[in-house]
Amino acid sequence: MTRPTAAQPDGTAVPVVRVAHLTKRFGDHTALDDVSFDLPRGQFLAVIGLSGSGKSTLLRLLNGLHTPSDGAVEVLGVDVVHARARAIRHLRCQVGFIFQQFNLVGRLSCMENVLSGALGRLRGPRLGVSTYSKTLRQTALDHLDRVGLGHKAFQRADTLSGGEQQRVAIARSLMQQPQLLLADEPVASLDPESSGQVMDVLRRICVEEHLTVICSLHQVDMALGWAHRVIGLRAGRTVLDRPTGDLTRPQLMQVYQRDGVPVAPETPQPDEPDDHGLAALSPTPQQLIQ
Ligand SMILES: Nc1ncnc2c1ncn2[C@@H]1O[C@H](COP(=O)(O)OP(=O)(O)OP(=O)(O)O)[C@@H](O)[C@H]1O
Repeated sequence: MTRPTAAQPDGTAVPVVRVAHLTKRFGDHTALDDVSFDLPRGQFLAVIGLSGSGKSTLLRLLNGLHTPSDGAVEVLGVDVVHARARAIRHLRCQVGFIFQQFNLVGRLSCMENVLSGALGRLRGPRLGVSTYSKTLRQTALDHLDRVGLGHKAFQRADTLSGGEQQRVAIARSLMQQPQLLLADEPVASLDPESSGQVMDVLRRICVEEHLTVICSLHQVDMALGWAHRVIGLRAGRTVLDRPTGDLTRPQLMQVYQRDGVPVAPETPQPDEPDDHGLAALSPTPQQLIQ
């Protein structure tokens, strides 16, 4: 899959995300305060910070779910603040969003959940795998294979473990053919092993497809281990913006302060493992594609 890169008048590539003096206030509370950064194509950015530091607010501003109080947001060359509703809808088709709680339809198969990622590009509703074209069914299977779950394509989504469900959610967002993937604490409810698998998938997609990824995280080691760059937010302000290559854990821990006092980052509690272990439903994926 190749992704177009627009060029600026000087020939350099347009950043996928361009944020300038971005501020978001809720009443008299400032959730995001004068944040600025550019993000080139193919970069994996981790956004870290204590609970309430503004990570989700930043992600929601990037796909137009919040309107800024001040400042500018440009995503894929679109001015998110001033664009018409139609342009925002089109932009959202190009921006995948991964949630902490996966947001799959539990009673549907993994395959059908993944196929639903293509709905934004299709006309009319779809009910059942067979109502999608053979090409789309093959693409969905390919994405499930890429996240290591091709063999579970026809298993009900709610019979998968949390980590597997998150990988299905990633496969679903790939059906959108996104140019930007926003992941809001995608591993917060997972155990360390599943978290590593999800981060592996995100990093691999980023590198192989030159897809830009912004991932909010509570786990500092995940940020250091998987991201190209880390932005640290404290009380809505950027207090760190560095490539991970020249970043040490103690430097990173400086993000975790409240009123000048060091605070340990929250340790997310993994969900109970879901081991229903139900066998995949017949027929086989390839039979259904034929
Ligand atoms: N819709 C809203 N209305 C009022 N206040 C809000 C709203 N959304 C966020 N806030 C406030 O803005 C601040 C930043 O919230 P945000 O959810 O961005 O933090 P976060 O870093 O993502 O936190 P967490 O890690 O717990 O998810 C918080 O104080 C929060 O209470």
